[in-house]
Amino acid sequence: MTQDEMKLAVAQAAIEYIRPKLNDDSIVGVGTGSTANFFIDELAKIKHLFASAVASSDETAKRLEAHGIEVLDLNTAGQLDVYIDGADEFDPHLNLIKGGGAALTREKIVAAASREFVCIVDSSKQVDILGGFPLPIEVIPMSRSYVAREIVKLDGAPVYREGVVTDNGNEILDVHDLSIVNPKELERVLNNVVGVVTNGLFANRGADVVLMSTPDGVETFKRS
Ligand SMILES: O=C[C@H](O)[C@H](O)[C@H](O)COP(=O)(O)O
Repeated sequence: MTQDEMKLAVAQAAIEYIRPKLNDDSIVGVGTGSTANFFIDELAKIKHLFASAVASSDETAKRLEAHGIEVLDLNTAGQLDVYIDGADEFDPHLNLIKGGGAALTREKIVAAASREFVCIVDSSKQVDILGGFPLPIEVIPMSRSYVAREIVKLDGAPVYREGVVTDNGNEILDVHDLSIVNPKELERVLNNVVGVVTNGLFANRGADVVLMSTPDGVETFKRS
């Protein structure tokens, strides 16, 4: 099974997971990335079952609209029932690293505004301890060097993601060499560094459910 076939399988599993929860008024929160793109294409097939969507990036909004799905601003939508998105890593407690596609800030906002966060991944994203994937941090451009120096004090090795500007007009530092044994605490500490807009740890609001595609089928993990 190729990785794309696994992404398609988990996207289809997510559709089956959310289908019973949908009604004519439902607004679906939709994430960003290659796995989320498979989900969007599958979601389009059931667009008669829900009202509209909220997107976590401009790219996702465009893809949803190309399928004829109405995209609402989150301020108009209010609280969402469900948010579906991929991740770069997940651990046994369903803490996540996200932001490989630089969409972490809007993703974290939509996740926070949703009752249930369903994370869709293939088995390459499963880890015991987060940090093998460099942790993305969105920063206000003028603060980039300052934030990088603060991260070095935390034993991280920040690398500027050159040429990338987020949907919010900011920049990304990718932090290597972190072994994240306490993701909730590190998420808070990083949020307190002046100039940090968002860090890619989704721990204080991690996933509620992870659907993980494997060559043998899709496994479900629920937050205990
Ligand atoms: O900023 C991007 C997002 O956090 C993505 O959800 C994450 O990088 C996973 O993307 P993919 O499904 O392409 O591996």
